[in-house]
Amino acid sequence: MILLSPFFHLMPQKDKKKKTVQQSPKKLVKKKSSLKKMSGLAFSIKKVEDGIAVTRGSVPAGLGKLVYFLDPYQVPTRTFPGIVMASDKKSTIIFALAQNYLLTTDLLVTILRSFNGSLKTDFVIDVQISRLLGQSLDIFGNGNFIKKNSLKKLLPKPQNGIAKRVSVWRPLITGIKVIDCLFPIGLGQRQLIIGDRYTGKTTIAVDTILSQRKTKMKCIFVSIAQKQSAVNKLISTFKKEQAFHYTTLISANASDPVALQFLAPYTGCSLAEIFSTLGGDSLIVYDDLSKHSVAYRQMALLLRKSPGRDAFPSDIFYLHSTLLERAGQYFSGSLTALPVIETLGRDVSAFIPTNIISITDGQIFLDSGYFNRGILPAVNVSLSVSRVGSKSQYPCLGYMSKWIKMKITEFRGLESLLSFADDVDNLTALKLKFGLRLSEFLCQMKSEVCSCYDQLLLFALVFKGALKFVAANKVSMFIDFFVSWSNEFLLRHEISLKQYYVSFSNTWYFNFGDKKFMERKGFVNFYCYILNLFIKGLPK
Ligand SMILES: Nc1ncnc2c1ncn2[C@@H]1O[C@H](COP(=O)(O)OP(=O)(O)OP(=O)(O)O)[C@@H](O)[C@H]1O
Repeated sequence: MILLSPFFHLMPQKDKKKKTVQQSPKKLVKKKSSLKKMSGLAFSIKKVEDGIAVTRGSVPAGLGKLVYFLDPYQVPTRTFPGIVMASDKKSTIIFALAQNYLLTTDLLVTILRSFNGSLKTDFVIDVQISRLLGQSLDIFGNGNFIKKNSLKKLLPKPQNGIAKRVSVWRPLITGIKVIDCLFPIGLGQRQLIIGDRYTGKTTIAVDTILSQRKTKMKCIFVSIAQKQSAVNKLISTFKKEQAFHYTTLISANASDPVALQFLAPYTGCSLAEIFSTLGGDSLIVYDDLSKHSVAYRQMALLLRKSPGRDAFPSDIFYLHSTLLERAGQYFSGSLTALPVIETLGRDVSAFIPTNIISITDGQIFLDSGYFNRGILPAVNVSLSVSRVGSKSQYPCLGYMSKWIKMKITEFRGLESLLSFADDVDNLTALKLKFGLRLSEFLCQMKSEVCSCYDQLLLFALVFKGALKFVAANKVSMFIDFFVSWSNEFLLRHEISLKQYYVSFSNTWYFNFGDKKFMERKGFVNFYCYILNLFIKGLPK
């Protein structure tokens, strides 16, 4: 049986094993020739604990590199990978990238060699681009498809330098009114979605992906430490809403080893980089990075690394910044990142939330109080911000957004007076009345994404004061009615205007430097024309 094994020559013979242990690791690292020799040898395992293997002798692979575990007594031989997390002169500590029960002291640790003779120690994702979308993949890019002419991409990788980047200038339409108007996101931006448990964080990320249906955006959803049932639900939502053909789902579930959960965002980011370097736009959602930090903390504690604040290791900031810095607007394409963070008891000043807030270009804070009162999406207007997105917003929408933001912030401040509405002065009563309608107007159910065109019309309508004519409980009915009315109107009478709009939005990207472009072409006049027509028809 043993003789049949192709890895028999790797088995530790009694005298060879001693030799392995006695070799000086310094010499091994210095001399490439000796490295080659070592790669032909296997290292036995001294101790196995919690998915970690401690080898006898130092494995000549750097920190964070890939090694393989193999069972010499199994025919055909099966291997599974591991990640080197610590090393000294006498031993190397390796995390298994497989279920813990597969790891035993009978296994051997080896380094594989590629065809050109170099050592295969880097994490490489092996994917076929044409079959990449519409797949649910594991962290090595293994889905339910055959890999042929595959493309290899490194997982942890340095970020692109500043010379390759340009500033954010194109808008990403999320399809969510409150975000697109008040906290606009630009392509290449990193916008954090933060909030307590069960406040609609995933829903915002999923809706953003759904509203890319008519664009050429490639989307990647990285699900970290979620239940398999939640991942299945996501897949069925994407399929139902016809969004799976431009989406890839990378998942490392809660039942998977922590090392897999730790590597999942890197796989997602590498895939997104493939799309953006090919000249397209890609969007990546990390759901969620607080579970990623917990996985890394678990790994660090098992490695006896000295714990810092909240028991997280000191390099956790570095870990997230290197990941999120890979997003940006490049000459070739863009990579937009939407990391998700879960807070405890609305505490945004905890260690991980503050880290990610300082790395990203803005945050959307979801409030459990609003969620419980049925204000969906539960965006807290005063704690949310978008630092670079306004540069990419349509000037017309940007102009209206300042006014809407002022009105809604004012209303949130006065909201507590709603129960004494009869006792307040006239001005406050008016503000409360309008704020209540505006708050209703900004509410939106999940999967009901609103196109950029409809949003522009709706906001212009609010700006022109149309909400005065509508009761607060009829605002959603009014929105549905207006959207269908305006679309029908344009189709019936002014088809050329819609075509004009479409050609305008296509040429918009090429006129980004010209802020007056919109006004000069008479766009505001066009909205006013339609709105006047509509408002005239409303009851007084
Ligand atoms: N705008 C919305 N309209 C209708 N339902 C919504 C909306 N936003 C969220 N929900 C509902 O709220 C629930 C929680 O949403 P979601 O799973 O997105 O929250 P989460 O913060 O990601 O949760 P978790 O912390 O468990 O990951 C879901 O049942 C979802 O359907």
